[in-house]
Amino acid sequence: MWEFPGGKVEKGEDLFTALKREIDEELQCQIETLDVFNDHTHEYETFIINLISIKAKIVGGTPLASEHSKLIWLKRENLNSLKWAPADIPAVEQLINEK
Ligand SMILES: Nc1nc2c([nH]c(=O)n2[C@H]2C[C@H](O)[C@@H](COP(=O)(O)OP(=O)(O)OP(=O)(O)O)O2)c(=O)[nH]1
Repeated sequence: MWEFPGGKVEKGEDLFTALKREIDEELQCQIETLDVFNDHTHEYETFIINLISIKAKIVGGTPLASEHSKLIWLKRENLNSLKWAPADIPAVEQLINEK
């Protein structure tokens, strides 16, 4: 199952600060955040997630899989070739369809 890099927003953070921190922690690189492109709430059996998806660009370093088993870059037309976490499907569809 594949997910976008990210994580939970902590107290006192805004969305963009949280994403920069998570990317720094998980991928050991630095990003500039762009726009929110999808906002979707998904009910899993045991919890509900509000997945807010943000575009970003790398401004320092190279992504390193320190906490994930694998990282891949995909062209948007190939995003459908992966099995995504259910909460991510609207964001994936949005990326595939917007260009
Ligand atoms: N990061 C991320 N989490 C996702 C996605 N889709 C999805 O269902 N999730 C779920 C998995 C986790 O239950 C939750 C996010 O947890 P996380 O482990 O990434 O967050 P975190 O780094 O703040 O974790 P922690 O400190 O609580 O361990 O959301 C996604 O695309 N990215």
